[in-house]
Amino acid sequence: MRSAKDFFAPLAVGAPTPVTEVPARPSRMIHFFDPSNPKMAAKVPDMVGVSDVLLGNLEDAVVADKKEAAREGLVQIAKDVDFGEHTQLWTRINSLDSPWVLDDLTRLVTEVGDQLDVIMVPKVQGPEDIHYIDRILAQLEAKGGVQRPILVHAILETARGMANVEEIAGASPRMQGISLGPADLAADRRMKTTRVGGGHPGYLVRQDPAKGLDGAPDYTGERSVFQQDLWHYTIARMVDACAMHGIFPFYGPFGDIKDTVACEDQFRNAFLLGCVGAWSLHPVQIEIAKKVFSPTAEDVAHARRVKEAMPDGRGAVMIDGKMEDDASFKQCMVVLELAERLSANDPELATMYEEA
Ligand SMILES: CC(C)(COP(=O)(O)OP(=O)(O)OC[C@H]1O[C@@H](n2cnc3c(N)ncnc32)[C@H](O)[C@@H]1OP(=O)(O)O)[C@@H](O)C(=O)NCCC(=O)NCCSC(=O)C[C@](C)(O)C(=O)O
Ligand SMILES: [Mg+2]
Repeated sequence: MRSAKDFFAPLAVGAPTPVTEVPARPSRMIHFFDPSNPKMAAKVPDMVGVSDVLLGNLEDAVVADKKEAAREGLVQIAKDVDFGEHTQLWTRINSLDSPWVLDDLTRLVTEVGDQLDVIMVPKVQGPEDIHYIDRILAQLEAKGGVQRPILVHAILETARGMANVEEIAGASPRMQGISLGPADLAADRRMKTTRVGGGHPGYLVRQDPAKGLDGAPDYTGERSVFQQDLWHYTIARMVDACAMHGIFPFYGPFGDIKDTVACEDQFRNAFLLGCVGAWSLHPVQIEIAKKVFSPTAEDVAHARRVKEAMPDGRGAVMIDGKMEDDASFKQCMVVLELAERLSANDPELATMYEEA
């Protein structure tokens, strides 16, 4: 373990000083594109200002013989496209045990390090993986003359990573956030779902049987079933680990692109539990994430009323028959601060909240 006083010292001579607080930039959707796919790459400039984060994916979903083309495609995009103030450029590098990762890091950081906001690291197993990335990034930042530290985002997609999630979240001042990787995590845990995120009709709770005429349970009657959320425990634990270390939790991908309704439900569950965003795999999911991860006008209006009723956040008042106090004031401040941050980037939302 590093001494607390050294935690914020650069890990290589000439590397930029680590951040003491992770910038809370709007990141409602992390939109994935394959930089080796010319059709997708061509769409990137038009998605600036539409998606909060654009992520050039180099790992899974990019076939082995396209790994170099994806890396070089991303270098070109980072050089050619102006991402402006409101859209961040991220990448997902190949896994640390792959033959590509060293070149991914070396090429990207030394060539376009100042354009990259966050590097997403897949299949993180423990804090030792983050320590490795932390040091090599510092060395490469120094070599490439990068001016500000590149932040790191871990994907939670192994049972070991899950067991170490708190240590991963706190492993480096570069840690920006963590995403759920439901497909790899399901495989690693030997879960029996073949879906990429989302629920499963088999994971349910069934209503008790009604009583028959003789007072005994009637096992033949109709009984309602309630589908449960397979990911509840994982997301809740990830949220706690992130909140504890001042970094941001994200729901990951929802693979059923056509089921926009269930996608919205899964995103909203994650939002309500504390996540700040989700992945978008297809342009259609950008709007879903934007809708879900922006507080509603009603919530903002309510939060404002509570703030007006308790300007210093102390005491207890009744609003619409409900008790509000110091704690619910803090809940309202979470909503207001998020609304304010998002409004600064999004004039449409700003107007909606003003009129709320
Ligand atoms: C699902 C797919 C195959 C459907 O692709 P499609 O071409 O069949 O879809 P479409 O509806 O026909 O596409 C319409 C148009 O949109 C374009 N398009 C389509 N998608 C995108 C995109 N993302 N960005 C920009 N443009 C996109 C597409 O090229 C096409 O352009 P066109 O009108 O000019 O012909 C495609 O959307 C895709 O490849 N998406 C990204 C997949 C990906 O990145 N997967 C990896 C992340 S999930 C993961 O890794 C798991 C995890 C965390 O690791 C773990 O749980 O373990
Ligand atoms: Mg994965």
